[in-house]
Amino acid sequence: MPYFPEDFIFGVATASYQIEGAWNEDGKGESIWDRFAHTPGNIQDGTTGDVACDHYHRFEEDVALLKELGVDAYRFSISWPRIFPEGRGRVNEKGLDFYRSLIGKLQEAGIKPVVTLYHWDLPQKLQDKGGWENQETVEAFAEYARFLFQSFAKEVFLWITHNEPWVVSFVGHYEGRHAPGKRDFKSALQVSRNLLLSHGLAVQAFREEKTLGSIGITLNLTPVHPFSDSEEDILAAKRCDGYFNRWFLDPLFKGEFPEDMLLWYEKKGFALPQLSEEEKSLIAQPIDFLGINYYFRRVVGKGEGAIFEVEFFNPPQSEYTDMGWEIYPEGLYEIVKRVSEEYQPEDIYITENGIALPDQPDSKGRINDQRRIDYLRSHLLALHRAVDEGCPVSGYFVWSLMDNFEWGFGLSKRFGLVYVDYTTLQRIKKASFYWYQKVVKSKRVD
Ligand SMILES: N=[N+]=NCCCCNC(=O)[C@@H]1[C@H]2[C@H](O)[C@@H](O)[C@H](O)[C@@H](CO)[C@@H]12
Repeated sequence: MPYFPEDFIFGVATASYQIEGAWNEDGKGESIWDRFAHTPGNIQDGTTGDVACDHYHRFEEDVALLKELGVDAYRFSISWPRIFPEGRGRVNEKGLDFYRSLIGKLQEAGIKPVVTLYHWDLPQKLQDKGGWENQETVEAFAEYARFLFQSFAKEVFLWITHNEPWVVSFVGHYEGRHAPGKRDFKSALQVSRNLLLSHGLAVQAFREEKTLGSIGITLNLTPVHPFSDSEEDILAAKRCDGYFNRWFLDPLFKGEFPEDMLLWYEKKGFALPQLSEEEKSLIAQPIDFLGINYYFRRVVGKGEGAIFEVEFFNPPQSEYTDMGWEIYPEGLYEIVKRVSEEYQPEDIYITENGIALPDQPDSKGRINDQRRIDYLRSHLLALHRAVDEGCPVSGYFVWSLMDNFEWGFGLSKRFGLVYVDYTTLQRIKKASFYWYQKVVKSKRVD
């Protein structure tokens, strides 16, 4: 029966724009996700994060749920425009008070706060001046980070600079499915460079401010398997591994963008993001942990795709989630092993892992999400194998505490251990809530 170490951290994760609501309350400034969701056609079900789970007004009830769940830690993000409505300069004290109250309630409940500085909700005022393509945003992020380190110098267990810079760069600036909805690969490359620089400046500020706790960054990492063992499919998989994984892992841990990807982009005619030696050292300065968000693997082969010349495959024998993602637990073991061996991070936290299901209450108002229990169990067993083989993993966070606003899909995708009825905002604990409660208490997966 696999037991996790006694000091292993079990938690759950959320993000500000996805749960808080109160999009324009108490002095909060507009974010790029407010603007994107208010723009018709961007959100599949036509909903917005204006109310979402109304966590801004219900956070005490939600902390009580966390306490009942018994988690060691709770990962949430701070909404930058709630603190600095214009992105920098004037502080919105009521916004700061909200997070002070939330962190205070977590401490009372004996739950470690884990704070993500940036989970995609950039102040719109900064986007109006170019957003992450603009050096000013890099500087503004460093100021925002330093202000939070000073405001919460002793209370936070883990600080995460960025959540999934790959998604911010390429889904937001190339695929266009996320805010700000750009479709320009050159912009995406420039954004990825600036996100990394802003990460480096934030880590530097964290060290200078002598903030307690640990600091790291969270990447969404996906094993990439070739569809066949043909040379061209293997090369296609290597290109995708570079695009999805090594593009951020290499600068953060090796101080360079991956050479094969730079050559590929140059061959495709894209201006390459430039880094001075000093900027490379800033980005690759030591961090205390790497956060990994794991959901699925990718299976690719040679294709005609514009930039990468790849084709994606969905193995027919696999099961898929409500997001259309393959259920592939071994991928969590694979990615932890690979990262541990190839990049030697100081420590690893699985900062997100979870499954979207079409959850609905039964005639008695219960939600028997057995498929979510099976998903979480299989992934925790895969993670346990990596831990057992000596990989430095110190914690695991389920995405998500509760159903919430799933970006371009709106409120239609449910990832929560807790169901949210969006008409009444009632929270209903699912079967997986009680299953995870036992895992957290026993540190054992059965
Ligand atoms: N091509 N493509 N890929 C799409 C992006 C990769 C997979 N999605 C994620 O990692 C996001 C992460 C996010 O932190 C959270 O805010 C989201 O709610 C979850 C669920 O979606 C996951």
